[in-house]
Amino acid sequence: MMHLLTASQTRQADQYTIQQRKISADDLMEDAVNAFCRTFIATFPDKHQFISVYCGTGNNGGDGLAIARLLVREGYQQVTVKIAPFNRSRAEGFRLNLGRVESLRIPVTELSADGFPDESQATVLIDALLGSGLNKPLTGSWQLLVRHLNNSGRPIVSVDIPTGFPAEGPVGDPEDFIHATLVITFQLPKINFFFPESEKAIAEFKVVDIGLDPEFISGQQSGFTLVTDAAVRTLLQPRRPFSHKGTYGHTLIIAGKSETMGAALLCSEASLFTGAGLTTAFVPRDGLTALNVRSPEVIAIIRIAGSPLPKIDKYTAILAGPGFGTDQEAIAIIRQLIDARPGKLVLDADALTILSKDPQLLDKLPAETILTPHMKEFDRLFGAHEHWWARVQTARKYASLKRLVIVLKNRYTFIILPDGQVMINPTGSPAMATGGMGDVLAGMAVSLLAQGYAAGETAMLATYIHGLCGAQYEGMVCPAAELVKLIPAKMKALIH
Ligand SMILES: NC(=O)C1=CN([C@@H]2O[C@H](COP(=O)(O)OP(=O)(O)OC[C@H]3O[C@@H](n4cnc5c(N)ncnc54)[C@H](OP(=O)(O)O)[C@@H]3O)[C@@H](O)[C@H]2O)[C@@H](O)CC1
Ligand SMILES: Nc1ncnc2c1ncn2[C@@H]1O[C@H](COP(=O)(O)OP(=O)(O)O)[C@@H](O)[C@H]1O
Ligand SMILES: [K+]
Repeated sequence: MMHLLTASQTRQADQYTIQQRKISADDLMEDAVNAFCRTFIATFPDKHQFISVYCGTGNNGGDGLAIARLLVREGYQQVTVKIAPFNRSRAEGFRLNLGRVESLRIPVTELSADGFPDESQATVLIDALLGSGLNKPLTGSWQLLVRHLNNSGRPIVSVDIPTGFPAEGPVGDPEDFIHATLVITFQLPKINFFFPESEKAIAEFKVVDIGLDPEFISGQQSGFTLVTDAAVRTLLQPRRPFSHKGTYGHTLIIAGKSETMGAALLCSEASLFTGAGLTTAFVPRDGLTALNVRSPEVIAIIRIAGSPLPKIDKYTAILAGPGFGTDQEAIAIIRQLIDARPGKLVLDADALTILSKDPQLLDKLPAETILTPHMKEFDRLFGAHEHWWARVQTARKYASLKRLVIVLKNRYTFIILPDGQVMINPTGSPAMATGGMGDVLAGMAVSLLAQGYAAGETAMLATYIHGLCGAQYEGMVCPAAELVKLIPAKMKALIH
């Protein structure tokens, strides 16, 4: 897992590395800007393009000045520097690098809020105004400058973080941060890069290694980690040679209505393709033919009006909700299910809506139940939220209070564990923004639970593999039923 750091933990990591490696802050900055320039040059190789470097007077501005110097040394012929003198303080890294830029006779202009330069001739702007030192929303001249640069229509490459965009915490008005075409960020992505509010700030980000101490970083607890391929590979187990279907658990899927039988088909199929030994679906009578034709491997239990919940003892893990409806019959079955206290449970879609109307049911959920809400389902359960930071904090609070695993689905899905820690899943693709995708995820989750993975591990594996399958369709559209077919091969690739 990759431990993500807050801005203040990053500063501590900088200090620790400086002491540990017996280098100066200037050396570390030089390593950082060298790493930045390698990526920048690979992306913008034309040495004749007009590059305008906007620098603040802190260390982010120091980086900008050093970048201008390195680019000139690399043969870039049209580099100019603009300095925003709106803060009184001048960081050491800024002062040192300003002297070096001046001695190379790189053109430097000091900005005034009375009028900012026309950048219509610039090929690319480099944003080194403010970095992780941001400690309040932008106002005054800063605000005007950021709006001017955003309105220039030129590509903007931000150093470390777009100016005005906080590394963590609530994100303010999109007018008040740089809208970067590319962010080249130091050492680790910042926590807020994974929040939906980053969409305006960051079209793309690349992370460059600047040599911060890895042991120090992994000893930090920001509450947020990023799921890595290595962590998934360590966790995912191959099928054993002497195993049989009983080894891999039996899932019960409580899903589907006449009109939404497809949801039951998708999650049953996902359970099969993810490797559950047996899959049983509790479905309406008029869905039986579809189930038998589509997935002959799945055992059916027919649900008619007034049917009680099947005896749950023989099932290793249970999923309820996809396409299930929220009528009285559905409510009665969800109540029976929760009262029966199943050991391993996934609740999705309509089951979540039923829970949101009956807070007592929410209180009765067995520990380690996995809930898989998208944003609207989450807010129905736990109240409306103005921004994602608050939403994730609420998820942390409820996951700890009720010992739940909450899978808050999005471009980057947040997996909130019963200890309040947040794992962020990096895989996925807009190809997955189609109906039925969540049903597949829920089916994958119940399958992995039945195979013996713990609830948190299940959430991590299911979201990661689901996203890997979707990423295969990058640039296209992926119908949910097609994604299911990719699951076995993606699992194989992670195991071997
Ligand atoms: N540490 C290292 O060794 C390395 C650091 N590196 C680089 O340093 C960057 C962090 O630099 P930094 O800490 O100097 O802060 P920076 O972002 O330049 O801001 C300057 C000052 O602006 C101020 N300020 C805050 N909010 C404001 C607002 N809304 N409106 C106006 N002003 C505002 C605030 O000052 P204050 O308000 O406290 O007076 C703040 O101190 C980091 O992103 C990376 O690029 C790399 O080189 C690797 C090595
Ligand atoms: N743009 C995207 N990038 C990455 N993943 C996505 C994207 N859009 C959707 N997904 C994934 O697809 C799934 C959609 O789930 P959900 O909204 O519940 O769908 P449905 O209700 O149609 O089954 C989630 O796992 C989500 O993470
Ligand atoms: K910046």
